[in-house]
Amino acid sequence: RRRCGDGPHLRLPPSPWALPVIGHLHHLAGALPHRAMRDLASRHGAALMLLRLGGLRVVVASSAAAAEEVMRARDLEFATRPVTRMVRLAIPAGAEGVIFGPYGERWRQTRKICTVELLSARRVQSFRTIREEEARRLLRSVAASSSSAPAPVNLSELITVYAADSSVRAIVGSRLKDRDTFLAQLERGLKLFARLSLPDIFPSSRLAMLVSRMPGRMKRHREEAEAYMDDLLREHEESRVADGGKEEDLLDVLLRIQREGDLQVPLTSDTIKSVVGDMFAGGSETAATTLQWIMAELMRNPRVMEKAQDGVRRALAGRQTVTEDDIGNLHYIHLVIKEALRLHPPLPLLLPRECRRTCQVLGYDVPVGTIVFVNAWAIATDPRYWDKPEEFVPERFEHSEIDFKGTDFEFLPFGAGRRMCPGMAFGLVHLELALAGLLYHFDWELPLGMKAEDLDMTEEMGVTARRLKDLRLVPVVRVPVPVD
Ligand code: HEM
Repeated sequence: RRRCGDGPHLRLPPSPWALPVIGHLHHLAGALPHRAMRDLASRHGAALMLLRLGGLRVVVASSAAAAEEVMRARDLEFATRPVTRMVRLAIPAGAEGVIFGPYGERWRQTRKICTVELLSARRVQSFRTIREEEARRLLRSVAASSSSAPAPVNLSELITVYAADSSVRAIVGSRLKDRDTFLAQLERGLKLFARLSLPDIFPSSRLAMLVSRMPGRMKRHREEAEAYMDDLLREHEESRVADGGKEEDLLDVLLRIQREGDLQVPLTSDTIKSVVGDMFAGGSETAATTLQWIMAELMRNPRVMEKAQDGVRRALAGRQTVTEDDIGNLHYIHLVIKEALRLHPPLPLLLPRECRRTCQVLGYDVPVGTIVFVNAWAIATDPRYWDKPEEFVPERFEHSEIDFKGTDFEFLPFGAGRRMCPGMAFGLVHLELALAGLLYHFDWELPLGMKAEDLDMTEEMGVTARRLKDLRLVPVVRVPVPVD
């Protein structure tokens, strides 16, 4: 065990052996970052570990106590996010939304608009019809694909479409002319943002900037996204005049707040465009990934599947379909979702924080500018906190107070503290509605010849830790899906 040298006066967290120039990057090669970091941390017994990834200094918190210090005791010191060189090319300083907003008055105001106006319980409720329509569309697609004889459907694909369409309709409305372009652009942006490129890893290297193709891609993405968003904002302003009484989508709300102008810091069109991107980035893939993991775990655990289906079918006996009125009664479904978020948090390292002031965590110094990851997945699967952590047992939450509201630091799928996910209610209701429908209307079988233990559970890291292989299952209709 060695310490990264930073002057004798600082007591830095322990650090594995490093190579010149690349630092600890080789320790992460070939494995998913949250898994490689967990293995490194447990090998070195380091609840707090310092890594050097090229020119970046990174600290990883891998115990509940370390997470609690970062996100509660020292939350203010870690309340900002790092902005890499490439992200900066796409989002100029001052144009950030909530996700990348530097901690300060403007971010606080934007975040408040999110929690009070965009993602509040009342607003989430206002999109109920959209969600129910999109959930029915998902169920109909499942039913249609096996209408003549039971056959495998690509459930991953259908779930992804459900989450994207439902989010896009809530964010920019149902009348989007060019929905496919919008989605394609958002998805391309997300992919670019999720990567750490050479110039990000070596932030002071001019050579890295010259040899990498990322800067060009980022700039092109920015120009295209900018032009598209400008049109979108203009269309929304025009349709407001033409269509006074319609239900507001999130972009309408942002434009109204901008017009009303009663704010400490003016809400600029640049910020609005970034927040629109944030809502999609935060909302779509997280829910889609989680729902796919849930279905995969249920297939591997027939006892849990049977209990979940039984619960839904009893609660809805005789009903045509599931609505959001029913969701509150589906106790076991809530436990299933919790357990899936424990084993498969879509953001296993949460989103990175950045240290704003040199401070101490677990007695170690963390210098200003350090990037901080909390390995929420490692903590949520750590045998020190969880009995049989690798097993999918929703009952573990039955008589337990542990919840994902950001106060139990062994279970943090939505993060904690000032930067905690503001879209929890929005995300959960999407999950619950679709899951209840999939379990109410269909029995599920594995493709011919496949056994539960053959189901490939390998992860890949995109924006989220999602399934490497699409989930293909055979639906057998139990309760026909109503046609509109
Ligand atoms: C299953 C669903 C979801 C999960 C598991 C999830 C998880 C997370 C996590 C782990 C963070 C980082 C928290 C931290 O740094 O402490 C985050 C941040 C965020 N999430 Fe979510 N999220 C979900 C759904 C949503 C939805 C539906 C939206 C919006 C429509 C959303 C919007 C955001 C935003 C804007 C942030 C950045 C907050 C900030 O930096 O202040 N999320 N989310």
